[in-house]
Amino acid sequence: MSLCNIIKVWLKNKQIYFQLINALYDIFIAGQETTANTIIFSVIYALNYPEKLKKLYHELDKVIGSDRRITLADRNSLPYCNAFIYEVQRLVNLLPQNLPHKLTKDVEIRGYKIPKNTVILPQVSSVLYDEKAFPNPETFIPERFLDSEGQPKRIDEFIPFSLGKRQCLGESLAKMELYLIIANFFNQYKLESENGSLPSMKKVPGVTVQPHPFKCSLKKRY
Ligand code: HEM
Repeated sequence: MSLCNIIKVWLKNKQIYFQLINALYDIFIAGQETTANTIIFSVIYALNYPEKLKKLYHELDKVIGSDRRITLADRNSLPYCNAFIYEVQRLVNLLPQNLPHKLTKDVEIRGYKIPKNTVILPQVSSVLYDEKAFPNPETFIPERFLDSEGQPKRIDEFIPFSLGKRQCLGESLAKMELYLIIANFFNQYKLESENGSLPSMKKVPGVTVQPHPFKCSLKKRY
């Protein structure tokens, strides 16, 4: 092989190497703060809505009833827990601006002409806080994701991971993490506010929203 060909192969591999580094960096950045902040907001909402927390404990006591590890096999038996997590995700509206996308062709929406190559920022927030789909959208109401029998109710407007070809790559992983961590955390610990002071539900703006620091007390339930 000539030196020229060796350099060509090396450059090609180097490009693949950089692509791999960038892909791993994307997954690390996109996958860390997103789930962590959602989990912290589940604690904040639970403390601010003690009657919803009580319902969550009630279901965990009825269905699990011990300190055993909750697994994916329990998921369908915990509809309130799932609804609780969905409502945390809806209300926290973690990526209020979504990510920028560039149009690959001219588009017309409701009479507005948007030319090819325009960078747009889809607004998932406008859907997650849509009053028609989610009445009283500023309030934490897990029951909106349950039917009259207490079974899961699908709401098409629930799109915290966005839609389309560029929707969240980590959706399945994130859903699994949120369920396993939140279900096990609340099953293991009794959560109480410290000295009766409730954590702020206000969000610190950023690419993903951040919680304000707070204190609370945790006691083992078993
Ligand atoms: C609660 C957790 C999460 C939420 C709410 C969330 C939400 C989102 C949203 C709204 C987008 C933008 C989609 C768009 O622009 O249309 C996105 C993109 C992305 N997410 Fe997530 N995400 C979460 C967790 C994760 C995890 C755990 C990973 C990976 C381990 C991940 C990887 C990505 C990647 C790579 C993209 C960019 C996809 C692309 O541009 O093609 N996310 N996510």
